[in-house]
Amino acid sequence: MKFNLISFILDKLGSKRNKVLAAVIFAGITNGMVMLVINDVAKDFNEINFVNLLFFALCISGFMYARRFSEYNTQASVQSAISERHLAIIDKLRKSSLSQYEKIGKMSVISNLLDNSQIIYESSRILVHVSTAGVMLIFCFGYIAWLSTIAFWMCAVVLTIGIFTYKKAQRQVVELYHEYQAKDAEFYNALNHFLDGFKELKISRERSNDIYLNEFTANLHESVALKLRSEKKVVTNTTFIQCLFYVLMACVVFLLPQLDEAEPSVLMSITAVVLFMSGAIGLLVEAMPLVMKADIALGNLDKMESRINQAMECEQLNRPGHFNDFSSIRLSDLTYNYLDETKNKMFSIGPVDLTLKRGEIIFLVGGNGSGKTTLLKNICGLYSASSGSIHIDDRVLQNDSYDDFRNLFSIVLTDFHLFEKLYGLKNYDEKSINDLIARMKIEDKTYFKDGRFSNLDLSTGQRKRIALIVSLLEDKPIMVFDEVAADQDPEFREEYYRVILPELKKQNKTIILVSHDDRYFDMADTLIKLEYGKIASITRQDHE
Ligand SMILES: Nc1ncnc2c1ncn2[C@@H]1O[C@H](COP(=O)(O)OP(=O)(O)OP(=O)(O)O)[C@@H](O)[C@H]1O
Repeated sequence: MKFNLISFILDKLGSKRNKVLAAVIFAGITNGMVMLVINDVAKDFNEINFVNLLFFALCISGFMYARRFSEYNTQASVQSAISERHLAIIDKLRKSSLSQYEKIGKMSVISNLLDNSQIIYESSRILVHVSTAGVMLIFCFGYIAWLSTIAFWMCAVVLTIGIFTYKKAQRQVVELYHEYQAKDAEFYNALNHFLDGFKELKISRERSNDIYLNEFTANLHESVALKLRSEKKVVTNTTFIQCLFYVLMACVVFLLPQLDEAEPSVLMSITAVVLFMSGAIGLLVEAMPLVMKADIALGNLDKMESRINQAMECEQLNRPGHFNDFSSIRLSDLTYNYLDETKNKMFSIGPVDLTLKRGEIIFLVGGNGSGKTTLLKNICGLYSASSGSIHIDDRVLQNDSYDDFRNLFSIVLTDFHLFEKLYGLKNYDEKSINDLIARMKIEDKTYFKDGRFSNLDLSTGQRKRIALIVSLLEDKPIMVFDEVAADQDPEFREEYYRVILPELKKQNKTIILVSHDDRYFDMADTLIKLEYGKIASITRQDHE
């Protein structure tokens, strides 16, 4: 087992590390000294020893202060480290490529960030207690060694056996815990489908029963069985340690008097010390599984972060100001492959050779699955090409300028998302947004006030109109619309194809859209037909 948690906490404590370590050691020693005082007082109960009383009070106060200091500072450092790590992961994620993000998956990010962080936070507090108890135990061993060498060796032998056996058994627990976590990931996956497909489940009792019985119930039974097996091992381990401790007690009480010729009062003191140690040993035994889980949680976070790092490597950031405008964008021999886990091609587009000019309307048409959306994602730099190149005027798009290139576009894809606020937009006035809402004929459904739309619980077609408004507000040189007219009534389709698109063209926008509305194909300056991922035809239509 790697002690990830300990090194994580020591690292995060930063400049406070030495003070916190000193406080933990101080708390452990003062805790042990309390036992010394009690032992001394136990020699004579007849009169109050005020020196001992004062010493006792000092030890307790010192212990409380040091423990509070170490616990608070550790918690504060770990909490802020976890928050920073969350921010760092989110920051890296937003800089990752879309294709890699799609592979990592939403639920994996959510479960990693929430579950693992909670375990780490909880365990860090326990670890401070455990460390204090550990110091106290060392102090007690020192005291036992001072009282009787034989007693010390007894403790050392019993403890060594305990540690080795415990560590060996713990390895099996870790393996089981990993299996349990894999099952848990399956559960999260099913939960993702359950939440996203709530309507589909609600409408079909068979589907709902199937997922409930064969995914959730079966999955949970298996994961509970794994957890119970791992808990059983943990309980066996902890019981073993407790037993070992009683063996030590038996050795001290029965064997030590036969081997050591020390005074009965000394033997009594040793017995008292061993009894005093039992609380700390109990704490250690209870805390070890939690610390193990925190070690695994930190490993999980590291794994996810390194996957995100790899995703970032595919996407080198960021040289702002590279592309502000363009006259033409040319795709040259561009291909893109969807690969499965074993790097086999699942679907490919290209090679594509295509020139898109400033101020033209381009229609991408073709059957379902012909690759229109995939080509769109390549055109606007959401996917980076598997081979070939994109030329912006006479410059070739390089890896480090994708971020800048994407900034030329505003997009409404079929799986678009509406944000509650107009993030990234500053200079807008509410009246012009409400005018656009009226123009889209949804003024009786929503309005824009105080930086947000009053209502986004709208029909699919209405939500698309809001997405279109946001896209217009972004005012980018290239606008990408993936089947925006689908789900719209004939009146709005007419407005979209015959009025809005020509207006945008007049503003010198380049519009690239996917359409199945052949009634309006005449509106395209360039009509590109895709078949099986390849361009089947390019038709230029003159509108002069
Ligand atoms: N993330 C993905 N991983 C693997 N294959 C994918 C992925 N997304 C799409 N595909 C596959 O790529 C092919 C093209 O999909 P795409 O969405 O580009 O087609 P489309 O022409 O836009 O279809 P539609 O008109 O139905 O929207 C499909 O066969 C699809 O199964």
